Formats: sequence, C-alpha cells, structure tokens
Amino acid sequence: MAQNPAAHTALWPAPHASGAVDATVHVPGSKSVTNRALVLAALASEPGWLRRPLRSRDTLLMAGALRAMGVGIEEGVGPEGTGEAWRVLPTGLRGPATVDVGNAGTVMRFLPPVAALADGPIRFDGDPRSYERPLHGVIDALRALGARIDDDGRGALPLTVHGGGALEGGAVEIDASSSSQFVSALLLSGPRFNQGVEVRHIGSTLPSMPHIRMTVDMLRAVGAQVDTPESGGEPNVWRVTPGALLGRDLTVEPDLSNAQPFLAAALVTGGKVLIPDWPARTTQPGDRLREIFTEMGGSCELTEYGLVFTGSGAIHGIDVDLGDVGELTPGIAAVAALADSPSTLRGVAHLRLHETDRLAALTKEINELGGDVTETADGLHIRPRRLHGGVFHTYEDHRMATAGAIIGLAVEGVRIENVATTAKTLPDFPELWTGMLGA
Ligand SMILES: O=C(O)C1=C[C@@H](OP(=O)(O)O)[C@@H](O)[C@H](O)C1
Ligand SMILES: C=C(OP(=O)(O)O)C(=O)O
Repeated sequence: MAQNPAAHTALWPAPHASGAVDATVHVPGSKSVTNRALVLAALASEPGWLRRPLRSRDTLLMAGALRAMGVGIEEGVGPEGTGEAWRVLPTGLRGPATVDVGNAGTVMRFLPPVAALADGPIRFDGDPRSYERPLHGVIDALRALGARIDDDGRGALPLTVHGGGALEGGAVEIDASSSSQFVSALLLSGPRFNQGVEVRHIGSTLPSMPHIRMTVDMLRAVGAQVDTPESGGEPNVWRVTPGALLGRDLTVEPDLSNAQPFLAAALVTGGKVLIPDWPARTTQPGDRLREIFTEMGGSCELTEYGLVFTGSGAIHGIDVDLGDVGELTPGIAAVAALADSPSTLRGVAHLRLHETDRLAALTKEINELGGDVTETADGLHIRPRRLHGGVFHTYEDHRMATAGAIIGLAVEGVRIENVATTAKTLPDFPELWTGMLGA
C-alpha cells in the first residue's frame, strides 16, 4: 500500500495536557484478533461473520491478500449498522496472486502457510522493513512440511510460495525466539494440513506467549483440536489435529494494546479514562496493563461499563520483564521517562526486529528530548530527567508515535514526525487523542 511521502515529513504538535483528563475512549478492535479471525474464516468449510473488525492498514492488507487468493470478504450489516461487519465466504484458495504484506508481522507470517494450501503461485512482497524482519521459522518449517518456496536464501521476504492445493504437514522443529508469530502461523493453518501439524520450539526464549494462547483459543473456538503444553502436553510443543473448521460469528474485542496510550494519559495527568467493552477474560497482552500501570501509580476497576483507570498524580518507575507483552514496551518506556524513579524493562531483545529497532529508537528519541535512557542486551534502563520539547521521530512505527504523544502530554513542544503511521493499527489515533483531551 503506497504511503503519502508528505506525511513522513509532516510534524504533528503533540497536545500538551492542561489538566487531568476525564474521558471515555472507544478503542477500535484488536489487530491480532481481527487478523487471526480472517485467516480462520478463510480456511473454514462454511461462511462466517466478523463483527466490529479493526479496519487499519494491517487488517486491510490481510483482507486484501485473502481476497487476492479467492476468498470472499463482503461488507455486511452488523449490530451497529453497515460497515460494522465482514462476511467471509471461503472458497478454493488459488493463485496466481500477489500479496502486499506492508510491514504487518501477522500478514507476512500467517499467510505463507495459507498460500501453501492454495492452488498456484502466491508472491509475497512488502515495505522495505518487511525484508529485514525474520521469517525463517515459517519458510524452513513449510519446506520441511512439504511446501515449495522460492526465496533469495536469506530466510526473509520477498518470496513466492508455489501452492500445490494441499500440504502434507506433520512434525516440525522451529526456533521461534525471534517471533511467536512463527508458532501461531503454523498452528492457524495446521487443521487444513493432511496430517495436521506438531510444532516444537527448540530455541532459547519464546516471546509473546499470550499471543500463542490467543491462537490456540481462537482455533478451538472454530472447532480445532489443539494440544498444548498447558493442556498436559510436552513443554514447547503444540499439536493440531487435521479437521474442518466451522464458520463462526465473532465480535472482535477492543485492541487493549491500543488502549495503552489512553490509560497512560490518565496516569500521566492524574486523570481518569473509561475504556468501554474491556473484556473480563482475554488473551490479549494489553490486559497486563491493569497490573503494570497500577504498579506505576494508577488504580483500575473493571466495571459493567468497561475499565476505569485512574491516575494518582504520581508516576513510579518499574522493574519488569516484558517478554510476554513486548508490544507494550514503547508506551511503558514513555511513561517511565516521566516517572519519579528509574525503570528497567527486560526480556524484549526481540523488539530490535519489530516495525523498527524499538530499543534503539526509544533510546535515541527520549534522549534527544533530554532523557537518560540506555540500551541493555535485552531491554532498557530509563532514568527520568526533566525533558524538553523537540521532534520525536517515529521510524514508521505506530507505537513510537503513540509513545511520543504520551510524552507530549507532560512536556511542551513535542512534535511527532509522521503521526499518520498510527494507521498501521489505529487510523483514528489523532482524533481520538484530541477528543480525549477536549472531553
Ligand atoms: O501474533 C500476534 O498477533 C502478535 C505477536 C507478537 O509478535 P512477536 O512475538 O513477534 O513479538 C506481537 O508483538 C505482535 O504485535 C502481534
Ligand atoms: C510488533 C507489532 O506488530 P507486528 O504484528 O507487525 O509484528 C506491534 O504491533 O507492536
């Protein structure tokens, strides 16, 4: 998807909060749930509904890719009217087709296994950064499971999957220490492989476990049989039995990682924010914010209306392992830079391979505003200092843009370069942010 070059150089004056925020913020649907639901619906044996899907760059790329492979995704009428739902009509997956993955980890990892099931060649390409993000776990595993893939030997994009209409499947070993999405990708398509799939992670650490649980839960919800380490299986081994998937009617939860900047606003300004429809039970990593932001000085209450998060006026540093919830790191780092004591964020070495090298980017941008951040082997040390205004660069990373906006609440004169990059998962961010402040 082409991006507007002018948007990259544009500077967005991050609003400075004149007082405590007091707002209700309706956060759009989860990226991770929407893109899993699209894949599972496309692989099902009957039509399904997806209600309140996220419509952002990453999810529109996923929908576009599936459409290119022959899947019907129609606008439907949901509970709140037209545009609120997608009806997914699975058909025989076929090539030739070209998939633009943009810089979406979920699209570049989840779709090559789907393409291996298609009839015909599927070419994958994306943004320059997508060439640098690891994909070897998916490419090597698919080859071991019987797929034919042409790539340039780097274990990365661009590549062509020569779908043969079916895939043998079976047992495979992968090192998923650079991305949990390798495991999720193989499990999601696993029920459609002739022998199903058994994935054994043989690397060191495995990041983002809640996202693997999300994959397993969503597979089970559409009728798949999945054995996991948590259900009595071996550690680091997941097994999916071959079988047909049901078409379901699923309503997507709000994206709790995208709720983060709004909760942070309550923390930073000593205010209050209500996020409606916060799920009582969820596999989304953003749910950990209730605990993390409470330790950093706020308090929260899950009510029948949603999550009410209240700041106390004080912001404390934190020492925390974020390996399970890596995508929360930029927002936590931003709050930590404004705290009354130092922070250590650990367990997130793999963030160097995200949308940008997030550890380097956060260090550079916070320090250029006068901060004192150092990179460690697997995270950041953040010693709060008095910050000043300046340009906050975002490196085409949506979470860098929202991190800069959090700092801007407390520091006058922060200008965010390319705030439009939030369109990756939250196209309405600037409007939601100013709406929150004006409420
Ligand atoms: O499966 C998913 O939906 C995701 C898994 C995580 O990826 P990594 O394990 O690569 O960090 C997370 O950071 C990403 O935002 C979404
Ligand atoms: C790491 C992220 O995205 P992706 O799905 O592209 O990996 C993220 O959203 O923080």
